Amino acid sequence: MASQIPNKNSSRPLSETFDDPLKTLSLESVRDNLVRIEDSIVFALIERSRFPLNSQAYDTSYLGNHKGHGGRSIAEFFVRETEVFEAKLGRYQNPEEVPFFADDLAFPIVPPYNYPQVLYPAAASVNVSKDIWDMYFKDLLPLFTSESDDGNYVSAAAADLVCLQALSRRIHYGRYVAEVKFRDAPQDYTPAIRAKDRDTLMKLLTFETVEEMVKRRVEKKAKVFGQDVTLDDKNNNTDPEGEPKYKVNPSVVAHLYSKWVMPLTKVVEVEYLLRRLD
Ligand SMILES: C=C(O[C@@H]1C=C(C(=O)O)C=C[C@H]1O)C(=O)O
Repeated sequence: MASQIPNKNSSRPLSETFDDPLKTLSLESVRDNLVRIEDSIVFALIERSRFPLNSQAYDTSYLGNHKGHGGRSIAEFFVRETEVFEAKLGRYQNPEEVPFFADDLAFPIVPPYNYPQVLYPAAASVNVSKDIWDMYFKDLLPLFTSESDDGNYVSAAAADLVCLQALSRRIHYGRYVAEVKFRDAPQDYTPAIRAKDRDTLMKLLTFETVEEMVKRRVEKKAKVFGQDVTLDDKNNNTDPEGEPKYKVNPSVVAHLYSKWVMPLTKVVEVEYLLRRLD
């Protein structure tokens, strides 16, 4: 059992805070959590990059049409079955976790955990899982894997799941960001929410300097985490210009954030805010 120690470490996820979540929830703590999830995303991409694209894992005809998985790829089958199993063990009791296939989930067999309920109930169900799924498989995966096949379909799918879960956690965390921003300035957000004015809400919640910093930091993380580590000082794994070779191209990670992660997080924020006064 977790002890009832007040959370002094603002980088821990909200669901691990034990004191009044309304007091500890701040824009700073929420941003700290987003910084921590960056590490998970970069490491997950590095792990997936060990395998080539392995397109058979995404071919919906590869498994044939056997009962129970007809028309599903190995990757989809893997994600669905894992979610059913993890739901049984309580993963989705945590409001920070959003499944990709909510319709299929089993009822938890574990006792409920008293997660802090900080989201506004009518807005908590905001969900962009389908967009994350499509973006990951159609756009992102081909950008950081080589177009070949080594037969490791299940290992690749398992690595995909880790990427997807980290991306989903990060992007759906926009609900928490929006809740904090609303609580900090209800007088600014309320008229735009009542007018259902998406553009104004988007402007209010956007901080371009923060976004620029996030982009630069994730690029740097991809460089730092994605280098070969050797005991001698010289790095043998370099390109012809003497630059270290990275496991995942750092500019792909920056691109992932600027083109998909941050825009989707902001869509989540806007959609959450639109329901915030229901
Ligand atoms: C998440 C926030 O809201 C917006 C989205 C950002 C992001 O997804 O990283 C960054 C800045 C804001 O434009 C935030 O303000 O921290």
